[in-house]
Amino acid sequence: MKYVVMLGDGMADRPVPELGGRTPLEAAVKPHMDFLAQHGTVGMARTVPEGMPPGSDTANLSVLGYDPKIYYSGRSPLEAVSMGIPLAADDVTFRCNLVNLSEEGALEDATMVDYSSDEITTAESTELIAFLNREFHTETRDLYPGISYRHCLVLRHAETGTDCTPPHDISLKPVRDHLPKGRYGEQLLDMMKRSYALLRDHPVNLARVSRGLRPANCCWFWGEGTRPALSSFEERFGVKGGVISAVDLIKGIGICAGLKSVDVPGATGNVDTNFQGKAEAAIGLLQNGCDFVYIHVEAPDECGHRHEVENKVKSIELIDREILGRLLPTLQASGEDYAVLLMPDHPTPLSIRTHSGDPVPFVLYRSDRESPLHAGAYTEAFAEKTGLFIPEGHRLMEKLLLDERI
Ligand SMILES: O=C(O)[C@@H](CO)OP(=O)(O)O
Repeated sequence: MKYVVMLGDGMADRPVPELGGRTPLEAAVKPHMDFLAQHGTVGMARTVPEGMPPGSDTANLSVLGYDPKIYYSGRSPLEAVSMGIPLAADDVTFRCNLVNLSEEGALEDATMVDYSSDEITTAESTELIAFLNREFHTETRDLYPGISYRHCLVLRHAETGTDCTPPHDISLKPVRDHLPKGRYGEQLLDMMKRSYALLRDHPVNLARVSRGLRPANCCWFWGEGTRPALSSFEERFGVKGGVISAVDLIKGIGICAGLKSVDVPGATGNVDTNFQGKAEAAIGLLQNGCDFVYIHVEAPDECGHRHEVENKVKSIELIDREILGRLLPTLQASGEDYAVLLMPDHPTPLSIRTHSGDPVPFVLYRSDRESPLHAGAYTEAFAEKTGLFIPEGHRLMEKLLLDERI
């Protein structure tokens, strides 16, 4: 038996006026997703436990079968693992975004224009992070470059207790009420203020402005955490597997769970990602010793944060055509039975431009049996209508891999 999780990050939504009151899942042409819904078990699952932050960290941990209430130790350390940063038990990490703030004079008066600085390239951001680290490095403090706008700050011999705000939660809002507070609030704010003064005239940013792109004029800390400890996925579920994702968060969760993480050339984390390459990488894993593959596509989430309605629909259609459209016929042709769990981690509604912790629609399809809880199509409304609700989303993995009854 082969097992696939097809995860469209932030894919679920609410009715969108620009789509005539439909959700992106309702508007998208997605015959393969609908086929799975018409023959599989369809329902709703809560992936973000009540009272926890609705992030891709908590939600993807759930989908992979790890109860966030037990295993969640913050977002940035999961990314740090993927970035190869060695972490000690008393290290505290933060995500460091290179963001674009409006240039108002004092940082407190600025607005969060773009949490991604127009998706700054990795080559540019690596140079900016190296520049900032020369300013900020101390015996107990270092910045490490990651991908595009996503980087990491490590504080050594430190403790948790700093309150920060994810920058994608405050798009187009004044930053004043969202600056770091608590244990290292002042230290982080001081670095942010210095970066705001230092970065605007950096040659990388001057070149970006001359190309009509937003400068990455400030660093922004959030996503505090400490070294994660996940139990082995293979020991829990008895299968070898891999994860395929563009982003360090999902790669890090996979690595911490003992899964293989495959890098796909051209995987960007956006609607221009290499969908076909992800399908081919998944097929490669399944044909070479893995029975389980977790395919993560970041694009619908990014489109939700940016309020890109058409691109959100398009990214769902591309997941359907380029990934499921290649994977399902290959699995079918292999003659071996297979199961597919299709779902988002959390909704990223276009109307609020950030995540919600609402339950998400899922399909659990098995090639060896029809389910009475099938639906007409894969949409939020059809999934609600079946009446099936899984209150603890991390239990879905047991239903997929251990064939527990729903
Ligand atoms: O990586 C990030 O900074 C965020 C925003 O893109 O990702 P996600 O919304 O999946 O948490």
